[in-house]
Amino acid sequence: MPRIQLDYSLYLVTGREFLPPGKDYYESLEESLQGGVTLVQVREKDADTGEFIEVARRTKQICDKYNVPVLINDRIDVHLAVGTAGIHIGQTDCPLPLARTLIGPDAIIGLSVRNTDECKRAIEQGADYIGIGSVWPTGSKDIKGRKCLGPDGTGEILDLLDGTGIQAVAIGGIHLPNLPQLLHGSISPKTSNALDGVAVISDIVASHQPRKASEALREIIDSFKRARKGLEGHKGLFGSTSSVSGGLSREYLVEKVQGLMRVLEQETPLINQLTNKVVMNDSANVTLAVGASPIMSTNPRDVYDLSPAIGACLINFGTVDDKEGMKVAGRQANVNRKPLVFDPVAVGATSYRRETAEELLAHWQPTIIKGNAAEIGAMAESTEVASRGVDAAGAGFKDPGAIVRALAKKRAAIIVLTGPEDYISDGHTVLKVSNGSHFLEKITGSGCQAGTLIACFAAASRSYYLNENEPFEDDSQLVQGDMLIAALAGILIYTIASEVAADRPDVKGPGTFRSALIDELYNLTPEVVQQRARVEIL
Ligand SMILES: Cc1ncc(COP(=O)(O)OP(=O)(O)O)c(N)n1
Ligand SMILES: Cc1nc(C(=O)O)sc1CCOP(=O)(O)O
Repeated sequence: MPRIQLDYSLYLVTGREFLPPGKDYYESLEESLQGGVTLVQVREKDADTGEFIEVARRTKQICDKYNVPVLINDRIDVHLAVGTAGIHIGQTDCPLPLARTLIGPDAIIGLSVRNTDECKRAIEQGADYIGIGSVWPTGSKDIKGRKCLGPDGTGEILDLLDGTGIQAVAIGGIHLPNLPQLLHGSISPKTSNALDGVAVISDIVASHQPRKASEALREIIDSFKRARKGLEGHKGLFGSTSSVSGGLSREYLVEKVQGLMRVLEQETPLINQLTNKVVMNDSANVTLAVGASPIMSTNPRDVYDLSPAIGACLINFGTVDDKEGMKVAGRQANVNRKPLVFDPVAVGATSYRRETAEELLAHWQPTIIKGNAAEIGAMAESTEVASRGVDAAGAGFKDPGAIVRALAKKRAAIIVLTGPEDYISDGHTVLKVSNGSHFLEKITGSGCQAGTLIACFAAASRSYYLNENEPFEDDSQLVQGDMLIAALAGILIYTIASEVAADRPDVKGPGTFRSALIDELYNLTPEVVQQRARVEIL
């Protein structure tokens, strides 16, 4: 007989030591069940056996009222004594095959998994579900010396589970603000497998209002799951991008870009740009030139307050200032489901930059990552193109399309590789743009300005989607709107305007080109884009 199916959506792992002062454990538990917890694990690290059994027995009594199953952490004897649905064991606890013999065929066994090798063993040994962790740093368990997996490490493990029927939850450092990033960013790159739920201690247990905390987590998980259900059979990463993958043609793409140009002019979205000092003024000017409105706020409190009002956020860490502001801005962009463009300037040039990029990416999920060959090479951990500071490293890769496609899958983001030709991918489709003037290499910050324009068009694409659809009708993505088209629009508008500027008789060199570029961005019409766009679908 198959074992009972559990709902892993919101898995509460108990921890009496984390309760707020004065809060009763059983009261907190009951409130969290009312808020939508679907499964409970009793985890008692300091109780002796008698006390553990008593806590588990009363926990089960309360959970029974809500039809929520209970599992026991580590202790087979406590499970047997109380008659719970099963156990959760770690890598150094009772081996899984022995546990199965002891508890019988019907009980659930969950196993902690920290890497792909442990996952392969969990599959061989027949775990019912795995707990993947730690996703992020946590104060609830000593994980010293272990590398946190992040959403992408979680996704690599999820890949192995596809087709096995084994369920998966993630655990460790999961809180309301990073939950959307985790759910969306961990969709496995190869198979599109996704988490079945999340396990949390402190976000619920340490809350004064565990019911509200659980309700808020459940809402995000449920909407993610609803959207996944709607997408069953769809193997692409980005649901709405699939709208183009059918009859994809140059004409279709250009028409969409022209549409976004009109949206930008009509809506004037506010684009918050945490960017570097060298390019700040030019970035603000190109934003205005295409019809959006720039704001260059970096203070953590200010970016937090601004986030609901902006159309998109750009994080360009060129001079690596304002790291705290970047963390808050990116996370709030995720929370408010605003497009987030990441420009990891010279990321491969120093270990500090590499570590900072990883630290930021552990805090939020970018919608679009833009870089030159050296930067994209560093992000993809490719040694094919060595980083040489902020300047682009020539033509770059032998097969740029393969690099952007693979990195898009790995990071669950649109990737834009700039250079003599630009390549854009959502992990599925690869677009190549062959526009642009040689003068772009002669002015400072041309890559940064391209990033700014991508953010402007990402805001336009989101607005367009929300104007045309019920809010979150397609809830499969963290950000609504076609972000592949947005990235294409940013690149096309910038490179075509650069060609028009370079052709002007009054442009004599980089200085006059720089001013002319702003003018031509301002004057660019959809008709000129139609005439000049050199876009190929690879
Ligand atoms: C759902 C879930 N996942 C992982 C763990 C960690 O279990 P373990 O590795 O046994 O560590 P302890 O919880 O015993 O400290 C878990 N408990 N639940
Ligand atoms: C119990 C546990 N196991 C982990 C693992 O990585 O296996 S992390 C963890 C603690 C989870 O607590 P919080 O939700 O407060 O971060």
